Amino acid sequence: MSHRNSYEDLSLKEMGDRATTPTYWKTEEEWLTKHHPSALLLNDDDDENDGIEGREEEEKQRTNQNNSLIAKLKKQLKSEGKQLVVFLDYDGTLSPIVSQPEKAFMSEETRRAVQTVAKKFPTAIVSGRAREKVYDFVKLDELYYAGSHGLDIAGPKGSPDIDYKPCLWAEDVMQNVFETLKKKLDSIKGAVVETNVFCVSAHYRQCENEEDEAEVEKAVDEIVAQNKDKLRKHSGKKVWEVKPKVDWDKGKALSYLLEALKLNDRKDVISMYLGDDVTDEDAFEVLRKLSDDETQGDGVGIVVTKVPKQTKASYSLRDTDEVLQFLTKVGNIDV
Ligand SMILES: O=P(O)(O)OC[C@H]1O[C@H](O[C@H]2O[C@H](CO)[C@@H](O)[C@H](O)[C@H]2O)[C@H](O)[C@@H](O)[C@@H]1O
Repeated sequence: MSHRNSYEDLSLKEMGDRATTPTYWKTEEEWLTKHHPSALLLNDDDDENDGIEGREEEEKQRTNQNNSLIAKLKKQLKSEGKQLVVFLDYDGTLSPIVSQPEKAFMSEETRRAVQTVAKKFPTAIVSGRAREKVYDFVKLDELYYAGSHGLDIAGPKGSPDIDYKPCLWAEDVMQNVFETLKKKLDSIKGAVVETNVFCVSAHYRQCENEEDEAEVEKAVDEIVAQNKDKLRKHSGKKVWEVKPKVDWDKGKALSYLLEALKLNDRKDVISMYLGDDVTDEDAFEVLRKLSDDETQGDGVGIVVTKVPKQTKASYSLRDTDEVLQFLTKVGNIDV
């Protein structure tokens, strides 16, 4: 049985005006000052912090903040009987960024840490990759998977309760996009076109010069312009993502999963999301709204980044090694 809840298929009719791109926010500092003062570190590019001492201090505060988060979670889950649900991005979060997309393997240690977390708390992978492709990397049957930036959602292997593809029409459209882009970029050394079933990625990480990088973007722009009612372009880490022009993103996928798991509209639920890229900001925004709403549970957004950047997340981890350490601590929480 497909799980539908209040969500419906996103038809062509619903596209256009409702299509969104991530918006950046003006009241960032205001919000952080009120809710997560220590996260202000991520947005602080004052010269004062440029010295080694400033950076060491920042690091200390960041570590303290993450330790406090673990201590708070222990209390909330054990003494206050709250429930945790964990959402994890894949590339750049569970696996390090590498030049060849097909070689972005996660370590056995990380796999075990994710498995331990999933044994205690509902856990989902939310990825830009096709759902089956990301499953082939993660190889854990007990997880929920939202592939194609949330356009293909399924429950753990063997449980048919959740099976939601909000934009079925995009499969054929994206197959055409994939074939067209492949032909167009065939002669560009280093350009890699990847199908993710409901989206297509045009990678330029391995291009040898800026001209070739520009050719990749030009080819993407042309195809999006020719299909402007159906397609939109997004940027990622040295990649252009072609997606269907619908009002759906990783944040919507997170909300869908919470509802499907009957964990929405509950003050006793803590929703946590770890991610490193622009598309993850939509999920951080949903979590921020949850935290702001007194009738809802807590939302904990954790951005994975080595450099300070503007984000809607409240916490940060530097890299996939820190993600592993953090997930190990979450998995060790005694519930
Ligand atoms: O949502 P994610 O799971 O983070 O997926 C986003 C894209 O990730 C992959 O590309 C990125 O990682 C590659 C491997 O490290 C790297 O080579 C590339 O430059 C990055 O952009 C994936 O290949 C894309 O399809 C995903 O959409």
